[in-house]
This record gives sequence, C-alpha cells and structure tokens, in this order.
Amino acid sequence: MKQFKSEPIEMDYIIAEEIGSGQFATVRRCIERSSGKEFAAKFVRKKRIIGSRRGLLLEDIEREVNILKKLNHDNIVKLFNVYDNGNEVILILELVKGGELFDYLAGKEGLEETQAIAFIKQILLGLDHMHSKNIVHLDLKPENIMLLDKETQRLKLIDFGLSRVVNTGSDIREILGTPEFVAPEIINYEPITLATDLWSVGVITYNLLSGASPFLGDTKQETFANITAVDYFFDSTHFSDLAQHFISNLLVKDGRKRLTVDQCLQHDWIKQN
Ligand SMILES: Cc1ccc2c(c1)c1c3c(c(C)cc1n2CCCN)C(=O)NC3=O
Repeated sequence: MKQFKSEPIEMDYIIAEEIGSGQFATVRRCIERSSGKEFAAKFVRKKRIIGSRRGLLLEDIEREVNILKKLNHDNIVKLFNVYDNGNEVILILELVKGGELFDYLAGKEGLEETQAIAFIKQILLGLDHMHSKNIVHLDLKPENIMLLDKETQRLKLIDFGLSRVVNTGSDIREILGTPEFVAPEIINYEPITLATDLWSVGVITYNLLSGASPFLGDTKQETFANITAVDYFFDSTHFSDLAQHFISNLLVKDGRKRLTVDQCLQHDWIKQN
C-alpha cells in the first residue's frame, strides 16, 4: 500500500535553508506554496545497499512516521506530510523556531528553579501523552527539546528517530541514545521500558538546575561506568531539598523503582509551581 507521496516535494513546498543535520538526516526550513506557512522538512536518506552504513532502512523510517502519526500534543512536534523521492523520505514537520533547550542553557550556570520546573513540567506532559500510548522516546536530551519561540518559553519534543512502542511482547535491547543521557538498562543491554525515558528526565533536570551533567566522564566508557554505578552528587548551591528528592527518585538503577510520569506530575517539586 502506497504510504508516502511520490510527486516532487517542490510542487507543494519551497525548500529553503538547511537548519540542522545529523548522521542520516538533514533538516531544512520550507514554505508551503498554497498557504505560505513555514515547516521543517526532514530529509532522511534511504539505505541503498543492505549492510552499507549510509542511510536508514525503510522499515526504520516507517517506524518513526507511524509513531509520529499516533501523537497529537502541544508539547510534541507535529507531522503533517511524508514524501518519498526515491533516495530519501521527507517528513514535513511543525517548525519550532526558538532554538534548542541546549543553546538556551549554554553559558548559564543553570536556570532559576521556577524556570526549570516550568520546562520539566512541559517535558513530562509530552511524555505523559507518549507513555499513555506505550511510546518511549529513547533520545531525550536538551538538543531534542526545542523552544517554540523565545518569547513564550513553550517547549516541544522533537526527533522520534529512536522511538519505539514498548510492551509489544518482544524485548527491545538495542544500544541507543546519547551516552550522557542513557539509562543503565541501555548500557547493560536489558529490556527497555517507559521508565527508560524517566532516567533521562532525571539527567535533564540535574542539567537544567546546575548547567552540569551528572554522569559525564572524560570518555564514553567513564560516562557509562558512572551511569551503571549511579555515581553522581548534588552540590547544595543549585539543588533545593525538593529538587534533590525529585531527581534522586528518577536516577534509580532499577527502572521499576523510578517515578512514573504520573508520579512526577504529582511530585511536590513540580506541583509547587
Ligand atoms: C529553527 C530550527 C533549527 C534547527 C532545527 C530545527 C528547527 C528542527 C526541527 C525539527 C527537527 C527534527 C530538527 C530540527 N533542527 C535541527 C537541530 C535539532 N537538535 C522538527 O521536527 N521541527 C523543527 O523545527
């Protein structure tokens, strides 16, 4: 069954400047000819030869598209259309122009607690929507959390390239994500669950409050060792008691003992705002 549009994308959109690029995808700003509205066009290269390192298998691209199609929430970037030009699949996505949370944090030694709470609450609301559909992001990090625009401070989760549907019976154990933010079960090749995202929320919260990364070592191996040993500490200047309680109940090795999204949203540190 034909899933993606095969007519040239240029018929419907003006393709403008590149705004981001990754291992398998390039993102460009684009303008819909009929409405003049701006979007983000994510060009994902298809793997030409089995076994080649370049590009993604069509089934992996379809997984991201099918996940995005299930999601509809203010704090998650929306998918509007998908084209296939033979070499690439092109996702037409909601354009968020406020930049990455990573850049917003850059140069600051952490955010004011009320600002951090407002950001974490929005991440949790987006996650709540995903987890209610058994969808796990698996690549939550400040580069994949973007401000809608600088004024409103509204956030959107982007980049569902590593997302999976869990509890489908089959265990997911592949190594995914970015070392600083991955949970112990990813490093130990154990089953991935919704709780895997909550570990990353703990790391991001620590990051937002202090500007530092709790487990970052000089090498990837050192970072992994710090994570599997849950070896981190709070310097009291950046972390209130409530914030420490929130984070330390997320950075728990056993995923079953971590706060769930609902428990996070009910936590006094979040509700005080
Ligand atoms: C203005 C701007 C600048 C860079 C952007 C984006 C928007 C952007 C967007 C998206 C993705 C997956 C990556 C994006 N990137 C690449 C960097 C994301 N970490 C997206 O889905 N919508 C965007 O606006």
